[in-house]
Amino acid sequence: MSLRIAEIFGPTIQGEGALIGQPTVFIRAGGCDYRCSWCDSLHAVDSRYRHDWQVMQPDEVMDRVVALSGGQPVMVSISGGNPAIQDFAPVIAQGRALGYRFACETQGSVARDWFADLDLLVLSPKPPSSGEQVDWVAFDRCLQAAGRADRILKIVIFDQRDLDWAQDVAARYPRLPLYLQPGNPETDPAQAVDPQDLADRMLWLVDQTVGRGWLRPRILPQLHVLIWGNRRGV
Ligand SMILES: C[S@@+](CC[C@H](N)C(=O)[O-])C[C@H]1O[C@@H](n2cnc3c(N)ncnc32)[C@H](O)[C@@H]1O
Ligand SMILES: Nc1nc2[nH]cc(C(=O)O)c2c(=O)[nH]1
Ligand code: SF4
Ligand SMILES: [Mg+2]
Repeated sequence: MSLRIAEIFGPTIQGEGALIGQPTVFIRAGGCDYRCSWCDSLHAVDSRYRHDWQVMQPDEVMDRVVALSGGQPVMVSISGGNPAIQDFAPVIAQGRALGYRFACETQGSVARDWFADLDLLVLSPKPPSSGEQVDWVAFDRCLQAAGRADRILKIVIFDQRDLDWAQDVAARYPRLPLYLQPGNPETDPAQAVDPQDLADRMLWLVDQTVGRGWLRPRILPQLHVLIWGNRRGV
């Protein structure tokens, strides 16, 4: 089965969540069933960009990952778009045979059997500011499909309403590691980010969580955005 791929890049460092700082190659799948108002990867979502996506076979995808990593079996993050609308099982099988490890980033709207072949499933349910609505039945199916793979929740926070929502979600999943990351309001790759604004958002989020006695979540900025801004392919 062929795959629609928006980009394959790296090695870079994982900029978000549990594996932050780890050398990683990214496979960004083309196409998404959501349209988050603040999506920072529209070039992998909006069908206006589909002519830039490449149709690739699984072995071509893995060949590219091997070439980029010089054959060193690093962590591979399958992101998008929503990679769960496609079949990444053959890519993961080929990569694992070579010693590569796999994480996947998804919003949790579509469950796949291949989630169980991952090392880490990053589930990122979308808060009210995104304009999307979570289907919790589908979300719970994603959690179950992960089998014995590690799973984390990573929630983007723009405002107080998102934070209240994240607290409710956290209560629903008391045993899952929880990561919060401040939203980046500037998602145009042609525009510079405002580092002071990002720092202020991080500070606000720490104040509103740790500062008020909510000590469960880990709070992390998007490290790659601090380093490279909104540049693509990093
Ligand atoms: C582009 S998404 C692709 C994977 C999947 N569709 C999802 O949303 O989880 C990768 C991660 O970037 C986060 N993200 C997207 N836009 C963002 C923004 N403007 N600020 C902070 N995080 C953002 C998403 O919430 C998700 O955790
Ligand atoms: N360095 C880096 N870290 C990331 N973590 C999650 C990303 C994503 O867009 O899924 C991402 C990305 O695009 N670049
Ligand atoms: S689900 Fe992810 S890729 Fe899709 S629109 Fe939202 S942030 Fe963008
Ligand atoms: Mg990103």
